[in-house]
Amino acid sequence: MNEKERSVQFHIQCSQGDVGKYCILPGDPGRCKAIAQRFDGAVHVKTNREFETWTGELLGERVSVVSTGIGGPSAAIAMEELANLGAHTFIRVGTCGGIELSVQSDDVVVATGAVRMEGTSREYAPIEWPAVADYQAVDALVRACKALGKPWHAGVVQSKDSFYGQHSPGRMPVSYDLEQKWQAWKRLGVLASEMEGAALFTVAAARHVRCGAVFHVIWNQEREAAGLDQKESMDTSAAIDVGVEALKLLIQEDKK
Ligand SMILES: O=P(O)(O)O[C@H]1O[C@H](CO)[C@@H](O)[C@H]1O
Ligand SMILES: O=c1cc[nH]c(=O)[nH]1
Repeated sequence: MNEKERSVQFHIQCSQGDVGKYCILPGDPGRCKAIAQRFDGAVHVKTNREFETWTGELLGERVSVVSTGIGGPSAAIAMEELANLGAHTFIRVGTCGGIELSVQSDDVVVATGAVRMEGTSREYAPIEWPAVADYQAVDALVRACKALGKPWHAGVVQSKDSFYGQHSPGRMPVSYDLEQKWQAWKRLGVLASEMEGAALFTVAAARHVRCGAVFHVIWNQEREAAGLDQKESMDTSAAIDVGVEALKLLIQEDKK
C-alpha cells in the first residue's frame, strides 16, 4: 500500500481536493457540524467510522473539520491521512477534565505540551521526546482566548489511554501506578487530562506539520475531591470559538 498515492485515503475516505490545508480536529463527530457552521459555505464531505469531514472557507482559505474519535490511534490516523492530502496546520478542539485546582468547568485550556501516558506516540518517538504544541499555534490560541474574554489557562495536559483509569483508578489492577503518576502530574502543575494531544503533537513533529490544542473543561475531579464544586458543563462553544479564531489568525499570518 502506498498511502500517499492512494486516490482515496483509507480511513477518512477523502481524496485530493476534498480538504483544506488548515484543519480543526475534534474528537467527537457530534462537534463537527457546530464547527463547520463557523466556516463560510461548509459542505459535508464524508463520514466513515469515527471520521466525519466537512470543508468550507475561512478568510477565503479552504479549511476542514475532521473528527478523530477517542484515543491516540484514530487521532494519529486522521492526521496522517490529512497530511497525505496536503494539510499542514491542525488545531484540536477537545474536551478535558481539570486537574489543577484553578481549572474550573467551563474554562478553556490551551495545551503547551502533553504528558505521553499513551501508547500511540511511543510508536513514533522514543519516550524522551517531548510532545509539545507548535509555538505559533499556542500563540494564536492564547491571543484568541484573550480576544474572547473567557477564563483560560495555558500549560501542560496529560494524555492517557484509559478514561476510567483517570476516573476510577482504584478499581484498576495497576492502581498503584495510576495513582502514583496522578500525584506526580498534580505536583508538576499539569492542568487537565484528555486523550489525544500527545499523539497528535508527536505525529505532527514526525510529519513536519503544525498542531495546537484547545479544550473545554467539563469538570475537575480534584476540585470535587477538595469540596470546591460538583459542576459539569458540556457547552463546548467557547473552545470552538477559540479554535476557529486561532485558525483565522494563523491563516492571516501565513498570507502576509
Ligand atoms: O471530546 P473529545 O475531543 O473527544 O476529547 C475527550 O473526550 C473523550 C473522552 O470522553 C476523549 O476523546 C478525550 O480526549
Ligand atoms: O475527565 C475527562 C473529560 C474529558 N476527557 C477526558 O479524557 N477526561
